[in-house]
Amino acid sequence: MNMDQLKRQAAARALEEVRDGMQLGLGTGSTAKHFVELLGERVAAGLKVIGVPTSEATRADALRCGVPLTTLDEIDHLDITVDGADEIDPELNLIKGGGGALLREKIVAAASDRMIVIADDSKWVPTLGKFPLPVEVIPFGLGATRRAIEKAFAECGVSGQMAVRKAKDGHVFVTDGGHWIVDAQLGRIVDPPGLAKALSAIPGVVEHGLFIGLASSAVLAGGGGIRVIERRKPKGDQE
Ligand SMILES: O=C(CO)[C@H](O)[C@H](O)COP(=O)(O)O
Repeated sequence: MNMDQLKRQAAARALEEVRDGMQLGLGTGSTAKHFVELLGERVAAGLKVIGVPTSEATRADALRCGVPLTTLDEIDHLDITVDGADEIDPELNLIKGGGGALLREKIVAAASDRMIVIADDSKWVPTLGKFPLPVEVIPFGLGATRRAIEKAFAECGVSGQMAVRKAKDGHVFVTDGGHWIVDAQLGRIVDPPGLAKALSAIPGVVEHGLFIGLASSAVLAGGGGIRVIERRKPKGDQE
């Protein structure tokens, strides 16, 4: 089974949790796209749900697949968000933002009763950090923000090269919110909650790709089948 088939399997397993009448957060990326497509098939067959997309790309996919959409201004909570991840550790801390949608993804995940992470099992790691950590920044004063980020890294016992993300056409990648992303090659993040807190305190940082205490479960598809890992601590508990 190839990687794409594994991603679809994980998406199909998450879809089993969806019930009639649910309000859903719709993630971004190649794995989340499978979920939106499979959800669209269920909607065509009569399932009544409404979704909030985490990016303009997912909005377009959902509309193409016939999934009705709303916003977090029109509804006050979401039952489940289903989203992918770039790395998942045994505490269900995540690195997200490889697709550049981390800000909306985090807002939507935080507004959800449950976040189900779907992935092929190559995303499962003992320690976060091999995947470059995305930090979404305001372009104004970027030099000062980068220095503050480096200081936060040093205080949290990590270091590594930082690079402003480029789009395929060579221009700076601009997020749906109009911001830039700095990707940091940290290798090994020893204290993800501590680093998350330090980055969140920097004025020019809009958001970062560490998702701490947000995922309720992870559905991992691999050669040996599907594993569902449930979070042991309550949602939002970072200790
Ligand atoms: O965080 C994300 C987008 O911002 C994605 O969920 C993450 O990059 C995983 O993507 P894929 O399912 O394509 O591997």
